[in-house]
Amino acid sequence: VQRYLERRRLPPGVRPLPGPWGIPYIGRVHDVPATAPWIKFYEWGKKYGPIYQTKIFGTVHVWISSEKVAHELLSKRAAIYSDRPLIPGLPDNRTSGDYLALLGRTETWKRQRKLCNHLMHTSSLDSLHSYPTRERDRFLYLMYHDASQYLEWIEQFTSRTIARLSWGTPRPSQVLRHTTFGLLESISPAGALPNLIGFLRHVPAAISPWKKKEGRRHALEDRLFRANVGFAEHSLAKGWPLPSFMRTFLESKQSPDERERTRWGEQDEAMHVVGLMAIAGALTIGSPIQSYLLAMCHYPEWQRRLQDEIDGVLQGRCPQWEDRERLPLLRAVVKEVIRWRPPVPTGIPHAVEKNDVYNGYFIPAGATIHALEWAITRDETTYPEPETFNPDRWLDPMYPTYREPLTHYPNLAGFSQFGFGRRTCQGIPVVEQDLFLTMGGLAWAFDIRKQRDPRTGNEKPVHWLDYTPLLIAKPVQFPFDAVPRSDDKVARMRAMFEAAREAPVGHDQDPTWLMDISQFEKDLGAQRIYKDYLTDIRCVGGTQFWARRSGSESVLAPAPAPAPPTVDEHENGAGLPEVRSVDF
Ligand code: HEM
Repeated sequence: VQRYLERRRLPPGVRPLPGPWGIPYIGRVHDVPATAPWIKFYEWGKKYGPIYQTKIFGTVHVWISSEKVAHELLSKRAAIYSDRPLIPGLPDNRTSGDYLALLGRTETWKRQRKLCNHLMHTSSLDSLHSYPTRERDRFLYLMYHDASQYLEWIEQFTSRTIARLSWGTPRPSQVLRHTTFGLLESISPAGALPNLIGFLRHVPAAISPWKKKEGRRHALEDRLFRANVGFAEHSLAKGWPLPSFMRTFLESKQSPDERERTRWGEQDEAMHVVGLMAIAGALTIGSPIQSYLLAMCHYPEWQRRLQDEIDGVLQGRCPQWEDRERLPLLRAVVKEVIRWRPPVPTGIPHAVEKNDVYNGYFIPAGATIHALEWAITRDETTYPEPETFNPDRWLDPMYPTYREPLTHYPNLAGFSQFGFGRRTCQGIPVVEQDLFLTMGGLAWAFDIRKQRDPRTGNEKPVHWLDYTPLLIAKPVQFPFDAVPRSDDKVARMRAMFEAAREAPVGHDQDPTWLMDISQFEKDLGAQRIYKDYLTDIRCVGGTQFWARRSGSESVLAPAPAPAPPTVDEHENGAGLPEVRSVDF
């Protein structure tokens, strides 16, 4: 009956998209599992074809499992397929201008996208100011120090790198992680409940737990971003050499050329664009780094081949960004990790603005369109034996994905995993460099391998596909050993770590920022390495310092320094108790 009624409502000569039929209004929501829902959508794709629809609480969702179909709709018909749907957990997402990636197809989005492009392009021309390399060197040494904390070190690497790129300082990274993870919950279908049960968004703010939580998170994020812009302004005024996306914008405001001064819009808007870039970087890049470790546990033969390439070409040196032309296998591993375990498996949905017909199928205006990245990477015509991790598919002419010249390909530009049409990802230069350096550094420094049970001598199991359920999926923690490949490598890692440390600029030059860390070192029983991350310790309420080491949290009191000035307001987290639980 449902199917009949649906057909009668359609214009003549068109059919409804195939798809599973469900309970009226509710649809098939009960069938969508809480963990790895993308696998269910992929299985439905195998049953109903490369484009099908589901209805969930009255909204039509169109699922695309083929790269070709995704291009035909999202790229070729981009004029009507470039909008974003409303997110019930963040109901002003289409209009507020706070998050470029979630904005509707508005004039604000167009302006912000241009600015984002300009900031990214300017920084890439300068090879991202060497920030990713310095943070990678810090990361490797932390991994050597205690690989069981790998989740923490990876999150620190990604958030510190993007914080430096965004504002010229790694200090906001811990609070950034906190506000960003909260945002991910607010926008993920498996996060805030209104995203599943849409009408809950109408619950008044005074009694909605989701709105209250999101409101608090947003307020903290706003303070964080304003303080960071303040820091960028302050460092520019003082002449500190701290390039960043924000600095590029601020410098354009000082240009003698009137056109340049007005070209990139208002500072408040730039604050949000840079903030969104920081959010995107902090959220996503950890996923493929973790998946690399997982892949190496399951595919030791690829690790050996990668090490052979690095050792052969670089003669014992750790990979640097300038070596990329000569390391095609490393680039292939980067790309294959992303294909094997897509970081955004359901994609970021588009919305269609007008009724459309595709191959005789009707797609209604307002439908939510998902390029199902998980399914696209499992299309056997493009990726034979898709479940197998096989970097050769990018290097051997017998595979359909092979491209020459190998000094340039494989690379991430245009890869389906970064979306389609006018909404494609704008962060690829950062992703490419971060992943090349971390995966190359890990392969150079360590043998990643499964742990053995000391009693039985048997390998401890490592899961194959246990991923977190939010929009950005990451492998659930698993045990592994990271064995340094030689004493020489350990000595080099130490030297790289030392060299990567800050020359004192910024806060450290200003006496009001100096504090005596010797007591903290004693309390932490710190080795030298902790000096570095003591720079991340935050002052709570002006009297206490919080620190966290190896999973334990300690309060260190009293603080010798005066209350921090506003440019660093985000570091004290005052007024928002949950900030205290952020690591360190
Ligand atoms: C592994 C890392 C990343 C992955 C897999 C990824 C993937 C994606 C995907 C799938 C989209 C949606 C495309 C679409 O709607 O068709 C997107 C959008 C976007 N990404 Fe990324 N991304 C990553 C990292 C980054 C980074 C580091 C940045 C910035 C520094 C960034 C900035 C953006 C922006 C600004 C958009 C929104 C574009 C728009 O809506 O117009 N991304 N990304």
